[in-house]
Amino acid sequence: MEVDDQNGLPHYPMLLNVTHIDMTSRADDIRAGLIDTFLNLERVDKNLYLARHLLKGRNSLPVVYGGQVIGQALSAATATVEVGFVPNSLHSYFVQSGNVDRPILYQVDRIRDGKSFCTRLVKALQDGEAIFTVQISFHRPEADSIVHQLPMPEVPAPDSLEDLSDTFERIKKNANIPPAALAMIGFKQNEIPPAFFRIFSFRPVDIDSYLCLKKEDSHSHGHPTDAYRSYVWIKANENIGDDPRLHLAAAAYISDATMIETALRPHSKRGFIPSMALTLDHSIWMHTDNFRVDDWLLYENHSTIAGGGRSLIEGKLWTRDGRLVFSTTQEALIRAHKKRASLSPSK
Ligand SMILES: CCCCCCCCCCCCCCCC(=O)SCCNC(=O)CCNC(=O)[C@H](O)C(C)(C)COP(=O)(O)OP(=O)(O)OC[C@H]1O[C@@H](n2cnc3c(N)ncnc32)[C@H](O)[C@@H]1OP(=O)(O)O
Repeated sequence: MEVDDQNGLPHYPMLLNVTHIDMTSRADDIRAGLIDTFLNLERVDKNLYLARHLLKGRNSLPVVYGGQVIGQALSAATATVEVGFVPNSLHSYFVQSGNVDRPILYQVDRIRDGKSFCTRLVKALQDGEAIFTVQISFHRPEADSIVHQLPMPEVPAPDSLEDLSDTFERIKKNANIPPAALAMIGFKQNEIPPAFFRIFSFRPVDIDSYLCLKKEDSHSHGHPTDAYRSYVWIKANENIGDDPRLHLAAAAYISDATMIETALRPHSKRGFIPSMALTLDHSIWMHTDNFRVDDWLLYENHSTIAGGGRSLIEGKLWTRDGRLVFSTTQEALIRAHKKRASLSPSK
């Protein structure tokens, strides 16, 4: 077998074809689409897994959505640990944009197998180049020692809220939409991977604020909706089965969806539309695998700082009955359009 000098990896020329999951034709089988994407990675060699099934990325660029790479890398790493180990945390870097038209090869390094914990390092490659690295820790569930948890924020239940996809359609027909809100809706629709709305329902708790339809954030739901915080209910639109690995991968997938916009939203109200908005790194602490993505989950995001082209966002993923299942942190690159050089000659 021919070997690539730089990566020490065998060449697999037959692996170059990629299949887009056409969620339109599989709309009746979301579960199969998610299984193909996350659990049916092809094992091409010991420690090497290939993903040919990529959910299509955002409309504006053929860039792979970050959450997809996180979910697939998690599945590849899980395939190399003993049954009984459950992921407890991951820490990742997005080093280069992925191309949705190319397959992704996941190379797993078995850093250590302990009795209670295992550690894996996964490198995602396209055309022999790293696009992503992640270190993942697995833990064999053990008995409680100390026990505590923050209470879940009090927000309106998902049943009382409108789906974001319905809101988009309703609002576009309204002639009185402020220009900043229209620009933001256009931006979001370009950014949102088309498969999202077929697979998941998104119900923002404060839709007016979410879509920049009013100037100030309200305090109307009995919780302080401070400007840099957002709450979105998320749920897969169909039963996806009982395999906890699929629920973990799908939750990791959606955990990257709302963080950047939480940092952007207060600035969007003043008309800011970024020229670049990309996830740089993403960390997840999985407190349990005992939850379902096909039941409502509340994703709470809070951007604590932005400056110098970067912003930090924290997240908490709650079950409807108030259990904290994921804590997340992300740094994002958010750049402004470059100012055009003045056409008038300098004095
Ligand atoms: C509530 C319900 C919600 C429901 C629905 C949610 C919806 C909401 C959407 C969902 C989805 C969103 C959220 C996904 C967020 C990801 O998942 S993003 C995808 C994952 N992340 C990535 O792919 C990032 C990968 N990393 C990279 O691409 C590279 O490491 C970086 C960050 C670009 C840095 O690389 P570098 O080589 O150091 O490059 P750098 O010098 O920064 O230059 C890069 C380019 O930027 C250009 N550039 C520089 N400054 C600027 C500027 N101001 N403006 C423009 N371009 C510039 C440069 O010219 C250069 O261009 P080229 O010369 O390459 O053509």
